[in-house]
Amino acid sequence: MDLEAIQGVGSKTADRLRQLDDAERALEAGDVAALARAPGITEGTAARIARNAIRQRHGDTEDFLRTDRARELYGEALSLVQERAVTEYARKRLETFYPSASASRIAEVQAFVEAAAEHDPTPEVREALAGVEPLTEPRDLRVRDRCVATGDAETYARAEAAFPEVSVELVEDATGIGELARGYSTVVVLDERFAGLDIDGDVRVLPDAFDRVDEVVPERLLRFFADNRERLAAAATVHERAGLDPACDLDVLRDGLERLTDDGTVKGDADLHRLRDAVDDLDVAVSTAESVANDRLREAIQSQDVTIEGADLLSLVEQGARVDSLLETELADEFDAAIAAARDHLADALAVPDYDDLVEQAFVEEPTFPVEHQEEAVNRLRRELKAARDRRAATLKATLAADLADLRDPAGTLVRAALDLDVELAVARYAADFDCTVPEFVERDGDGAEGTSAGSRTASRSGDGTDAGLVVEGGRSPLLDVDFEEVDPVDYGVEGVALLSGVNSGGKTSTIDLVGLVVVLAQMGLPVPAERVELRRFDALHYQAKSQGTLDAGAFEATLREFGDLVEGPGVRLVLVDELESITEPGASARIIAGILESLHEQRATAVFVSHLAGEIRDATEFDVQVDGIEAVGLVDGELQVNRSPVKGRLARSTPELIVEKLADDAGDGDGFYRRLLAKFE
Ligand SMILES: Nc1ncnc2c1ncn2[C@@H]1O[C@H](COP(=O)(O)OP(=O)(O)OP(=O)(O)O)[C@@H](O)[C@H]1O
Repeated sequence: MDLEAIQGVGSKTADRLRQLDDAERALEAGDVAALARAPGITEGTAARIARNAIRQRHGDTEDFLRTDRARELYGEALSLVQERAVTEYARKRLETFYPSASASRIAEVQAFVEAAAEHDPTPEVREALAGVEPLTEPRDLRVRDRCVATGDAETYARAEAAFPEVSVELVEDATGIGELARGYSTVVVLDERFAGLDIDGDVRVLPDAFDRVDEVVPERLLRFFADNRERLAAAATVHERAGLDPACDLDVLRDGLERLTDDGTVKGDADLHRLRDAVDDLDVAVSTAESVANDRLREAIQSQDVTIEGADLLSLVEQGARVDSLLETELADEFDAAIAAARDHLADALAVPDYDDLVEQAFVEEPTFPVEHQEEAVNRLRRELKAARDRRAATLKATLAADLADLRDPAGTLVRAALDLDVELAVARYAADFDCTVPEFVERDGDGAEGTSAGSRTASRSGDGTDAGLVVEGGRSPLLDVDFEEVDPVDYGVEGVALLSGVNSGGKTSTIDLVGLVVVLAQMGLPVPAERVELRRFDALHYQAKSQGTLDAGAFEATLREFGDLVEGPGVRLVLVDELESITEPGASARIIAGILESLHEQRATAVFVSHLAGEIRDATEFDVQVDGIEAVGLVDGELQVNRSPVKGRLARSTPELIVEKLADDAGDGDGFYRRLLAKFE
């Protein structure tokens, strides 16, 4: 895969991505979490790269979102779904859903959404999902009881890369291996030529060790499973609760995980425990055994009347014999019994019958008082026990690693499936929470089997000869500042260019927000919060938010330039503009807006301009511009009652007009002051 062909991926980023095992899969799947594991790639960059890779795949080159408000609206649309994801992975992955101008991309996401709707996002599944995270690879693992040895410099370099967890040693001959065998519990020799040599210790000649990594360093696999135990268990539960088909036998996986301790060693083997305890307890057991012997002897000596003939005593003294000799002669039986007691104690305490011979040698039958252990024999016993312990542990690890090896890949699949389910459930919940429907796209020239690439499209007219724009029926924006249940459904349709008039706070901004949101969501491939939506597939969204007051000359000029670019730009565009008149004086604004509308009309863009000057703009516009209105149906207790759905072809009456009318009606003043004011509106 040519990574550098992806927009925004230079040679440096491509090198970083190549350090991942599965860059291609991650790009293909939009796996932002995996991409962000590449060194120096932040999650934001990873999401952008994943998006650009998808764009490239669908020939989606232009950026759909052309203004700050358009980008903001996308952020809000995305949040509606992201907030419903349980895992960070899904939230990141959802960032690869972007509003696209490509029919194939929209269709791809729509198919995903359709499959997502099959799943039921129950609280139980979501609870289990909370424990699922992408799997981690063990880092900084060191295995100190084993080394890999070779006599060949090239193999040495290869081994260093293949077995970073163990020490790799360069040896010249069998003697070198013998020395290593004294320092390490196990020596893995990589060269065939050392096979058959008789070397003391656990020396294994494995020329094919590079293909048997799990056997040489089972710790790597075991640590992988130990580190990921919780995530795997959670992913298994997700599969069960969601009724997903798992990538492996979950009972076998659970059983394997059960056999592991947190630090990746094997749990619950009696032999290993015994050997471990014996090594750990050896010093204490030896000194207790000494005490047992000495206590017995002390007691025996104390209770003994030693009768010794004068001649014997003399001869002993003359020979320079010490009192030990007395033990030999007079207390031989007691001494033997004491040594036997010490040995028994040690044997019982260590409980390693295979080593009883060595245990016995810890105490010799040489009469001394106090009795002392044989340092060298105890050291030897310690060495042997440690080696046996390590061998046993290594065997157990190798056996468990062999059992788990087949589960390594399915484990990855299992977790990915659970995480992907979270993405699907987030979409399903979003669709359910906002009563969404799948939008219908009106076909454009170039749509169809061959013509779906962005470049081949041209703006078209719908069957009835009008510019297809969009129709929203029963649309309810989840972005309003009222509870979703309280949102009044809005019907609104636009074909070509329209002005939207209406009373203050009637919902004009909310209406174009709804239109923008519906288009962004639809072109992301997502369902939309409405009863029915039909739209043409746009190439770009320009949404000009309301400016905060009159602009100075420079800012005004910049805004006009933006419109200059906009009316000259190519493609099928949706243009939403909120109260552009506020950028300069009302009279000038109306004329400027009229000119912009004329250009957009010629371009056959779809546009909605919210304005309090709709009447003036209409008068200044050379074509018959559509004016829609959000009307007040009345004033009740000073509160406007509004029909939130704009009425087509109607210039809405303004709030001041309504208030003057109310005053005129209330006063019943015939031709009086309020009537005169009211007449000014006619
Ligand atoms: N469909 C709706 N359902 C319920 N409430 C709505 C709806 N549309 C708008 N509102 C409420 O009306 C308020 C004002 O809406 P909005 O700002 O869109 O009006 P506006 O006509 O653009 O106002 P202005 O003329 O002051 O710019 C919103 O904050 C919201 O509380």
